[in-house]
Amino acid sequence: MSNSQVLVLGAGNFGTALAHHLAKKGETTTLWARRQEIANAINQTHQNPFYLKSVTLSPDLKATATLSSDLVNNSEVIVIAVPTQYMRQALEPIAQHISPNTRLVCASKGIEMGTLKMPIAIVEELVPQTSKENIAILSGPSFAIEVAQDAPTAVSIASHDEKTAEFIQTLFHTGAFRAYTSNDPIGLEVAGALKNVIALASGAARGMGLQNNAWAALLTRGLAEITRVGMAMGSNPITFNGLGGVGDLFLTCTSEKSRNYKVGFQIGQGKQLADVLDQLGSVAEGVTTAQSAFQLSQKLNVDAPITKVVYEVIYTKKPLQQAVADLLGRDKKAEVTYP
Ligand SMILES: NC(=O)C1=CN([C@@H]2O[C@H](COP(=O)(O)OP(=O)(O)OC[C@H]3O[C@@H](n4cnc5c(N)ncnc54)[C@H](O)[C@@H]3O)[C@@H](O)[C@H]2O)C=CC1
Ligand SMILES: O=C(CO)COP(=O)(O)O
Repeated sequence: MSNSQVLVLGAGNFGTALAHHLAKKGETTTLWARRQEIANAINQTHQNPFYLKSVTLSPDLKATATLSSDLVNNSEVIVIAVPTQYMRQALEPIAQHISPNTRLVCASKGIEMGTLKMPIAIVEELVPQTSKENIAILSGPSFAIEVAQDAPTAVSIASHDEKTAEFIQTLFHTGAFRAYTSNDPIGLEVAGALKNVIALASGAARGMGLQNNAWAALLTRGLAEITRVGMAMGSNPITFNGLGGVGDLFLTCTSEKSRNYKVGFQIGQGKQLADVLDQLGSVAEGVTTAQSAFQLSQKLNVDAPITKVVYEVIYTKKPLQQAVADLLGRDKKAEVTYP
C-alpha cells in the first residue's frame, strides 16, 4: 500500500510524531491541530512550536486547524492521538462526516473519567457508522520523541479484524518502526491505560527513595493487576507479555522521559501534584486514569491494590508512607490469582 490519505487528530507530542512518521514514509498526511498557530507554524516552518520542538518535520506534512467535511470524509485512515479526556470533544464535531469505510486508529492511552470508557468504546459511541472491524489500536513502548527521531521502535497494532490490523501495520511499518499485529484490541488498550497508573507509582517509589527490590516488586505486581483487569474484560493474558503490556510498562516505569514517571517521582519527593502538573506542559494520562481505573476495577470486582493507592494518594491525599504501608500490610496471597 502506498500513499493513503491519512488524517491525524491531535498535534501534541504523539500526534505530531506519528504524522511526521507517516508523511516521511510517503503517505498523504494531514495533522489536525486545535490551535491555528500550531498549524501555521508546521506549514510554514516545519516545526511544532510547542511539542517536539527539536524536530524538523517532514516538508510533506500538512497541518490544519479546520476540519472540513470533505477532508474528514475522504480520509482512508483517521489516527486519534488526543488525550483520552479530550477524545469526545475532538470527535463529536466531525463524527457525522466520517465514512463507514474509514479505518480509525486509536493511539490514546487512558480511560475516560465518568464513563470509564476506553478509546474503542468512545469511538463506538460517537461514530456508530464505523464497524468494530474498522477500528484498531496502536500501542506499545513508543516515546514520541524517539518515533520522531526515527529511533528503532516496535509497537503493536490490534483489531478485531485481521485485515484491518494488517492494513494499519503496513501503513506504519518501516525499517525503524516495526509494527506487529494483534487480535486483542481490548487487552492492548487496557495495558496502555493502566501502565500509566503503575508508572505514577513507580516514579513515586523512586522519588521517595524506595530501593530496587521494591521497584521490581511494584512493576511485577503492577503487571499482575493489569492482567487481572484485562482478563476480566475478556482479554488474552498473553497480550500483557507483549509490547503493549510488559514492553510499555517497562518503558514508562523506568524512564525519566515518561511524563507519568516524572510526575510520580516529584510526588514521591513531596511536591504538590498541582505544581508538578503546572510545570509539565504536557499530559500525564495516569493522573485522570488513576480515578477511572480504580472505579473500573471496583465495577469489575477485580483486586487492583496499586491502582487503588495511586488513586488514594492523588484524590484523597493519602500520605505516601501510608500507601506503602497499606500495600505491604495486605493479606498474604497466592502469586497467580487469575485463572
Ligand atoms: N507522548 C508520547 O510519547 C505518547 C503519547 N501517547 C498517548 O497519546 C495521547 C496524546 O498524548 P500526547 O500527544 O503526548 O499529549 P501532549 O501532552 O503532548 O499534547 C496535548 C494534546 O492535548 C490536546 N489538548 C489539550 N487540551 C485540549 C482540550 N481542551 N481539548 C482538546 N484537546 C486538547 C492538544 O491539542 C494536544 O494534542 C495520550 O493518550 C498519550 O497517552 C501514546 C504513546 C506515546
Ligand atoms: O506511552 C508512552 C510511551 O509508550 C508515553 O508515556 P508518558 O505519557 O508517561 O510520557
